Amino acid sequence: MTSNIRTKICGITTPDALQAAATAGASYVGFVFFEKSPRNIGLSDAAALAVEAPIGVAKVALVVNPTDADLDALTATVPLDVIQLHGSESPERVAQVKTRTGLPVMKAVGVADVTDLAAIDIYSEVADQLLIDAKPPKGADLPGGNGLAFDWQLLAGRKYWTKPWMLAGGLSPDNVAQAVMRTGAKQVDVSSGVESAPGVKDNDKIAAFVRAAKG
Ligand SMILES: O=C(O)c1ccccc1N[C@@H]1O[C@H](COP(=O)(O)O)[C@@H](O)[C@H]1O
Repeated sequence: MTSNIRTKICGITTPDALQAAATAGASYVGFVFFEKSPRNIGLSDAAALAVEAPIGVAKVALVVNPTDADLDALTATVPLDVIQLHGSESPERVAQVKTRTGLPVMKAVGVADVTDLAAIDIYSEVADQLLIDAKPPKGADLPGGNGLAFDWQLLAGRKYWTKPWMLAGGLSPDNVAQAVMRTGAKQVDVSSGVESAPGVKDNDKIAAFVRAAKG
């Protein structure tokens, strides 16, 4: 029997990987619009992929501290379902992005220790969903997608969530079932854990990840 855990495969750049995610049963696919990322994709390439995504697979645009012009170009070009903010956007900026794009916003909150958990309450006030990810190491080029996990015990005792949330950070086919059990997550997100090299998605790992998450 499978559970109803929802999965997001982030950093999709090819039709092949999109198909693999959809066939495996992923609920979301993510396109990364961040030049320093090995998963960065241009607007027109993302638009071409997004129109191929089956109904029922939500298309997420991952952006980092976007300007209004960035958001306007993105939403004018790519058919999207969710905006994922993965930078240092303030709660006020999250609200502005929601209004400007007219799309639900998922805000990433980086966690390294207990002091980072206060941001969950703050962003729950304005975001539609939260993405709880590992905080990047100091000086890292990428604010996410580093294949790093955080201490899942930090979330284990949390009983009340006022918004839907997704667990991310260092997840893989090998550890996702354990992560779900330890944190109670109902949604999980992965990028580097389903790759054969940075930015190169592996179809077998995508299938194994979705299977393991659904347990
Ligand atoms: O994936 C990226 O390249 C990326 C770049 C900039 C910000 C966030 C990024 N990825 C997000 O981080 C999580 C965790 O990644 P990983 O599984 O640990 O590699 C990923 O799911 C994306 O949402």
